[in-house]
Amino acid sequence: MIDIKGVHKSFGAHHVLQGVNMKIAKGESMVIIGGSGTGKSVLLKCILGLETPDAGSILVYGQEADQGDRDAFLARFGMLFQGAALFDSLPVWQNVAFRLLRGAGKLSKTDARDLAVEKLRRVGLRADVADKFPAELSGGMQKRVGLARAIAADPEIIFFDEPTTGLDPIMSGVINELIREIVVEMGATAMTITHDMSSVRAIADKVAMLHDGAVQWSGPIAKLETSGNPYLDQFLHGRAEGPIEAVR
Ligand SMILES: Nc1ncnc2c1ncn2[C@@H]1O[C@H](COP(=O)(O)OP(=O)(O)OP(=O)(O)O)[C@@H](O)[C@H]1O
Repeated sequence: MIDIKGVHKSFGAHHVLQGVNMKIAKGESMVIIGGSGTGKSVLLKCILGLETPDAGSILVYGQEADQGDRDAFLARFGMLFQGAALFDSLPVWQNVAFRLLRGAGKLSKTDARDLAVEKLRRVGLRADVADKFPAELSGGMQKRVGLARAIAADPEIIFFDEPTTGLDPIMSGVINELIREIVVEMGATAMTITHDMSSVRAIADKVAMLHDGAVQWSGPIAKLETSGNPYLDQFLHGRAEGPIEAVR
């Protein structure tokens, strides 16, 4: 379980997180929504221990996020970054197997390549994609490769940062469904940041809305439309009027 309690984080006079509380159960898919600049990425970095909160605590399966063996801690996570973030100079299979080719438990090249091909197949890509370079692939295929990389080491926890950015609605739907299927199949705990409401509906078990440095609403996906929460309603319906200022 990921347990976030009273997390504060400021940059100078800019108080980005001002008491964030959130619990994500094992195997649950939590989607975090909120306007630009509300601190979603900062929260994610705090969970990964890449930023240290000024106050509060974050426990990942009982372990403090910014303490202990960093490599072992990070090995538990898979990440799909915005824009897939592939290494242009490496063929697809080496992108997928990036972590498996390094570190203490590294695999042989042959085993790593076999595993990469298997993961590529899982995300709907044929084996011949393995030897191509990222620049030769469409945006949707690059996302699939990013997803294959995120699941390559069978992580317990997967983060999806804006998984559908830059994709057309149909490809977004395909990627959302794939994410959902894979998360369920792996029994992984998932945390997704997105502005895309179709992702929220496809991926989430639970939703948390971040605004003014805190979680303004959180609940199961089934309650999204009937929450009666003015922040959530304004966000869902894209209204300029409401408690969220349109100029930020
Ligand atoms: N290292 C940093 N130094 C100073 N300010 C920072 C730093 N990291 C983030 N911020 C500020 O914190 C605020 C929240 O940023 P963050 O990237 O978490 O927003 P976000 O909710 O993920 O936005 P978006 O949806 O646009 O990606 C922003 O105003 C940003 O400028």
